[in-house]
Amino acid sequence: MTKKTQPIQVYCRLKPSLMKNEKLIKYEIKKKNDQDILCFNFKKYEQFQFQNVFNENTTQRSIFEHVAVPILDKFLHGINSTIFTYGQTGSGKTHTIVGSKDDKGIIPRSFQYIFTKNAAFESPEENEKISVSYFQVYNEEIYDLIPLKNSGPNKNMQSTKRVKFVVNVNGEIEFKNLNTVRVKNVNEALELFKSGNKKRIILSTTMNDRSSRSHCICKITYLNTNSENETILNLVDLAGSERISKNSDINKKTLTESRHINVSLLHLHRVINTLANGVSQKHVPYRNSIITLLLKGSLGFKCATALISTIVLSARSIAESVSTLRYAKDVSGVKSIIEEPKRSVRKRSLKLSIREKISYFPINFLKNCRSLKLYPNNYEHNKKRISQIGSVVFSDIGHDIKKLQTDYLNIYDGMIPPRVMESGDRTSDNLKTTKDVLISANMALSVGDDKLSKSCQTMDVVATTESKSFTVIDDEKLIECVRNYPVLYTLKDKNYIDNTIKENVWKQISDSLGKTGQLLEFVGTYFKSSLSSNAGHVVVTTIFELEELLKYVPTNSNNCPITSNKSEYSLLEWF
Ligand SMILES: Nc1ncnc2c1ncn2[C@@H]1O[C@H](COP(=O)(O)OP(=O)(O)OP(=O)(O)O)[C@@H](O)[C@H]1O
Repeated sequence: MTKKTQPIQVYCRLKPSLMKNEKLIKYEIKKKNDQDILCFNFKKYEQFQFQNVFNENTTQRSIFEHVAVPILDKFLHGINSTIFTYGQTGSGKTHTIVGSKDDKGIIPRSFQYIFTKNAAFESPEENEKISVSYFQVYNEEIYDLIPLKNSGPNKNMQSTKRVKFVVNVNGEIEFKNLNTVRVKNVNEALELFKSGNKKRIILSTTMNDRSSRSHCICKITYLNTNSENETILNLVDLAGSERISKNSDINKKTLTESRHINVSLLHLHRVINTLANGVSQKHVPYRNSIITLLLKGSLGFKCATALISTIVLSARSIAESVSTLRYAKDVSGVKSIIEEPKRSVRKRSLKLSIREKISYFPINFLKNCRSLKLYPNNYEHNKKRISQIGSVVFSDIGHDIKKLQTDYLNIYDGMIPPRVMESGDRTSDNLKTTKDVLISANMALSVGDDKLSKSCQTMDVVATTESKSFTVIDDEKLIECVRNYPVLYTLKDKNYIDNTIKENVWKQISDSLGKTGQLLEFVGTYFKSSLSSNAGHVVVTTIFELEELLKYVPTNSNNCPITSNKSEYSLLEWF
């Protein structure tokens, strides 16, 4: 084990006010750059620093990739982990952690990621078990959100079981009757999560139509029964702090709920302050509320933790926003001591099994992939193999690329988007970057679409011949495009087959990023040409990467590139 001290990673997500006729914050709170927020308070600017500040246009997918993926990777390597949200009522905590059917948040995307990564191993072993429990803390009691058997879709509190627990000698909660369900695949996990959400206690308030009245924790446990190693991931949606007077028609029940929420958040703040001041664990006031007891292992302990603080950009919420920023600042002062396992047993066995199977592939690239050989002329064989596996990454395809992609598209009748990649003699770093991009894009894509979820159960490689170039076309819009036009950018002719399609795709991407098409196209073109001089023709287009790339391009106030002089950009440093 190697010990590492790491502060809690603190992020900030800004939300536009959704209320009509609401005065927006213009200068009181503003994003200075990707890490800093300036807050104008008492006639001076106070600066708050974050790991990342996400603006109003940042997508759920991007939040997931920036915040959750690094934490999930630690979890999968045996480190207990936690992600939680904090902010005033209506600021977007549930939106970020849970999301909606069409715009999924961190929990469903995490299930997808965990199972995608799990399936990437040669044979997910029987002794590795993933279990889920889901519960809420309401008025200082814990209630199970996983439905009791035969309870049906009843949404009221009677159908949720009160969870009994004791606080053990280490000051940790031990549950007596909490449902913990083993899930074998992503669909089982998502089903449980969906039914649990129906049981969450919510209320329509003036600040939020669907305000959470409880703190919710989705606990994912990964257990290796051989080593008896159990790793826990807590995904926490805290109830929102609220100013009680803002809620005009408040009744006694709601008042009690609000008090419990506010008091528990206050205790959480006290714990955080104490930890940030470096006081010994013995004197940290965890016992004052249920939520602090539950989060004991996640704060200032052997846990990788991230906080997303959520801020509404509305003038009426300025006081709460300042308080959230300060809360976040205190959290960033809390350090965790993480013990990193030296080497993962899973990785070792994976590497061995891959070596046995195919030795002619660059091993760095194959670390997390399985192999599959497709035969261009054996349609039935291909069809069977692809349908057994799901998603496919084409690798080392060379001149056969067109034929194979067409086969692949025919097999799926356009249902599953192809991940298209040609791989040649690349450095391991580039291959790793590509692999990571593909895995996250794979996962992000499938979260939003049932049809696609099958395709991300595994990540596979189709091996044929050797080639010298390397292409990833992996943005959902581009994939949509590739679905209709198997080769959007022809490597051979060094051109797009249809410029109108290309323009449209860029426009859609730029719209979704809130950037001008001109800027994005410029970045894409520059990126492509900067690499093609080194290694043939390269097109890497994912929204995630474009967002990264944009950081390196200076723009004027209209979001247009200031200059076209390539030497001024440090793009290659990033790659
Ligand atoms: N970043 C965002 N962009 C657009 N809409 C958002 C964003 N964040 C939240 N919303 C919307 O704002 C409303 C309130 O969000 P949400 O329920 O997530 O707030 P909350 O912080 O969980 O509130 P509470 O503490 O009251 O439960 C929802 O309709 C949600 O879809």
